[in-house]
Amino acid sequence: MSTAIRNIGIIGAGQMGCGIAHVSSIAGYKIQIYDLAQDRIEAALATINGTLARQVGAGKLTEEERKTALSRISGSTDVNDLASMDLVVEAATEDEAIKRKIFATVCPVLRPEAILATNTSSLSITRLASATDRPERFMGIHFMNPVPVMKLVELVRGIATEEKTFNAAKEYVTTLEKTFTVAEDFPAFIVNRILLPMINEAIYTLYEGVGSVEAIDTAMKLGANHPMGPLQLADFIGLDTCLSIMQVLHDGLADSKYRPCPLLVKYVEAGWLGRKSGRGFYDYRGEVPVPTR
Ligand SMILES: CC(=O)CC(=O)SCCNC(=O)CCNC(=O)[C@H](O)C(C)(C)COP(=O)(O)OP(=O)(O)OC[C@H]1O[C@@H](n2cnc3c(N)ncnc32)[C@H](O)[C@@H]1OP(=O)(O)O
Ligand SMILES: NC(=O)C1=CN([C@@H]2O[C@H](COP(=O)(O)OP(=O)(O)OC[C@H]3O[C@@H](n4cnc5c(N)ncnc54)[C@H](OP(=O)(O)O)[C@@H]3O)[C@@H](O)[C@H]2O)C=CC1
Repeated sequence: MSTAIRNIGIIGAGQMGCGIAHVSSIAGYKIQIYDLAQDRIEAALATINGTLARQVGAGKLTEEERKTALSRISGSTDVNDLASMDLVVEAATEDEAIKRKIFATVCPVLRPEAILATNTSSLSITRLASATDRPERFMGIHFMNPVPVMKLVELVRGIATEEKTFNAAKEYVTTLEKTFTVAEDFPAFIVNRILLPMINEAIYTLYEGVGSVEAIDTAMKLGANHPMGPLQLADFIGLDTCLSIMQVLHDGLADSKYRPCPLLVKYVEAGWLGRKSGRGFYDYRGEVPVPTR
């Protein structure tokens, strides 16, 4: 465990919030999850328990460790429950307006010395910091999905981030047995600056009829040794998140090469967000995912 951090608040009980809570509780931290709806909190606790149980089944954790990790995690819809946290990681929807609103609500509750971090995939850390009361104790701690499996965390300083904050974040991710890379505060940082244009190009490849969903994913899995095809990965990340990242790249770098594919825009407009909504480039409502084009 870290020297400066014991209690960790997590805002947003979605797939990333669950993953961050999971790995942090195994490392010994006490976790308080906050989301708007109680059913989200309950679903998150069930998801985390399921993933912990899978690790017990795989011999990676003992039953005792599963129980202890789960007992360290609480959740509520009351923002005041974040009052005693040492670190709060914001992992809510990738939308700047939502994140700004969250910071306005959460900052007055936090201890003055608490560190506030964001798991944003793409947004400017400096701009988000300016919506808080603590730019010097604010930074990006960007986990990869699925958090229990992926080794990397990107650390991103805003212009005002203090060295003490950055060192506490480094120590925290090291205690999770993750490797960190440092990225400068440019749109989408390193991983998504490279990965998302590839995914967007795969969607253009589908849109222009170069190949079917299955052909594109098979081509990249077997032809480039990617663990998932790009359309399968887009569904896994969430198509709303993919679109937001492309919009941040397009707006932030002002280059037409980042134009979000119109088919991606349409899918998000239809509410087809990938695995989390039951339909994206694949339909997940049956026993096995079925390609939709
Ligand atoms: C958008 C952003 O801002 C940044 C991002 O995160 S971009 C996305 C980055 N992530 C990727 O690119 C993921 C690419 N995909 C992969 O690496 C792999 O397909 C995968 C690790 C997800 C699954 O691997 P797989 O070999 O196909 O499946 P599987 O054998 O079922 O799983 C391998 C391990 O991962 C675990 N796992 C799989 N999915 C999981 C999940 N959602 N949560 C937790 N653990 C999971 C499994 O339990 C298994 O663990 P053990 O080895 O301990 O048994
Ligand atoms: N998906 C990925 O692969 C990765 C995502 N990220 C980043 O992590 C963050 C979360 O992504 P992800 O977990 O995939 O998204 P999800 O859609 O799975 O989860 C987001 C959660 O935030 C909740 N939420 C929305 N508004 C608020 C609010 N005002 N207060 C509290 N909670 C709120 C949502 O509730 P509801 O659904 O009810 O609106 C939902 O439970 C984003 O910034 C994303 O870019 C980073 C790395 C990888």
